[in-house]
Amino acid sequence: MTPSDSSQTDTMLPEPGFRESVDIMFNRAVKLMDLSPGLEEKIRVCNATYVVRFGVRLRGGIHTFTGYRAVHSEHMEPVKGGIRYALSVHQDEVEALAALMTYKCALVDAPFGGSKGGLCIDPRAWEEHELEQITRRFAYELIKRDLIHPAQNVPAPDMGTGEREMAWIADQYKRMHTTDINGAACVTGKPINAGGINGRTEATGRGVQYALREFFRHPEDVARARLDGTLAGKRVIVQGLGNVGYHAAKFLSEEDGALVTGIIEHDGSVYREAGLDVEDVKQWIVSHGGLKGYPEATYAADGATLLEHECDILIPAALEGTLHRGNAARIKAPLIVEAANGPTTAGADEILRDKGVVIIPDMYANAGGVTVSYFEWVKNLSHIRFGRMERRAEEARHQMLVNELERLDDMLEHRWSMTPDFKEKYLRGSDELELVRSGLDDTMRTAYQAMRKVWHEHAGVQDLRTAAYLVSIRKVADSYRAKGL
Ligand SMILES: NC(=O)c1ccc[n+]([C@@H]2O[C@H](COP(=O)([O-])OP(=O)(O)OC[C@H]3O[C@@H](n4cnc5c(N)ncnc54)[C@H](O)[C@@H]3O)[C@@H](O)[C@H]2O)c1
Repeated sequence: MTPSDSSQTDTMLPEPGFRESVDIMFNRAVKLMDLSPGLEEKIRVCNATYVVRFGVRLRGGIHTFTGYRAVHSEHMEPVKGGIRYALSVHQDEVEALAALMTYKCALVDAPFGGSKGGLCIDPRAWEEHELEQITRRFAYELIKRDLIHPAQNVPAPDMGTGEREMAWIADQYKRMHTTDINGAACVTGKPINAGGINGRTEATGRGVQYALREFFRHPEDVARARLDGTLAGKRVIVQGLGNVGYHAAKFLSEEDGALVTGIIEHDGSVYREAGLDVEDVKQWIVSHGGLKGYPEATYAADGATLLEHECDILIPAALEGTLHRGNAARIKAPLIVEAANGPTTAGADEILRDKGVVIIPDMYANAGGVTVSYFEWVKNLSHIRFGRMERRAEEARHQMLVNELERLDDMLEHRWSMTPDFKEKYLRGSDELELVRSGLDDTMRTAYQAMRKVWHEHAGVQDLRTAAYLVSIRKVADSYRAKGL
């Protein structure tokens, strides 16, 4: 069967939904493990989903909004996961995203269970002061049920939200728990002046860059994607120039010499064979509301077609279900990096794997966000600076630094803070950003290596996604076995 034949057949098959896709991928991995059916079921299911409908008095009338907070697994607490603002938010979506959070946190050893929230709203349709009212009301509903709480459930930004919304949520928590000294840790992704950490805003995009750098450190893996050499000169197409896509594209082009040849946004796409200036495109979007009219490249109103264009690396960084049975056979990129959550349906995943496309899966590729959120949460709870502001530590303060480092290492459960690189930087008096980057880089390297070991060594594992599921499900299962259900 030729690729076009198979695409015709595949488009006739029903496309699994997001939640179903995650379950299919989970099932594929557990088949290769020896979990008891009971434990397998316990890990797969979503523990609980809270649905709230609340009214806000706006523009002379009462507007009712629907919000969700899904808790997928509490094998570790707090549970962690972003809050999304989009009209497409629904229960199936938040539950799928919460499940991915469980596996993602386990994969990168962030000691959290998985959760996710969403509000069914078009954030662009409301003024800032209205959004603040809506966000505070939604937060109030979740806080009063401990669905936002430093020890139980800690949200972060996702599509349609950012540090502004996180600051409102943190402030709302403070107003409702005035004596909780750990209140700032109830949410991550806050602005620096509200208890945030340097490097969180760009962390997910930075993580995508570090993931790709680590991939290209393994020529054997690069060859599996029918590529060679380094990131320099590789042609990249990015879908979504929001928080994640913008930072990933910017860092890869400015720091690794990759050529961002195509950018897809909600209103179309732009393409330039010689490479686009990511910052310039971003500024155009900010001032014009979209890509249309961007003068330095070829514009097309139908953005999705560019997904199928020739390139070396395709980075979907917008929505779920972008790569589906209808277009998978026509995708030309040999390497896909899932910066978004769930951009590949289970149907497309199979077609792409059969074509020999290498996919760096979402639960690993976009784990930079939750990794740095973990640093922020630890910083808030420890009440010490994460790193030092002065460049050089004085001799007399050396012992204090050693003590601080040991305390930090305890807080981080001896994960990476005692790695030689981190230790050296800490004692030297590195600033917070340097430490965050070092910890993130170390995390992305370690998780990739765990994943690739299973990919290469486990008979029956054909792809990085199944390997990632195997690594994380094992950890969640061990945790349930050790602690009880
Ligand atoms: N923000 C984080 O820290 C984080 C962490 C992990 C994963 N993610 C995932 O990354 C993805 C993007 O999140 P984000 O925070 O960058 O969101 P964002 O809201 O900042 O950006 C999303 C971008 O996608 C664009 N977009 C919307 N519809 C589109 C379409 N049909 N085609 C092309 N572009 C479209 C939007 O205009 C926007 O620029 C989501 O899947 C999210 O779950 C985000």
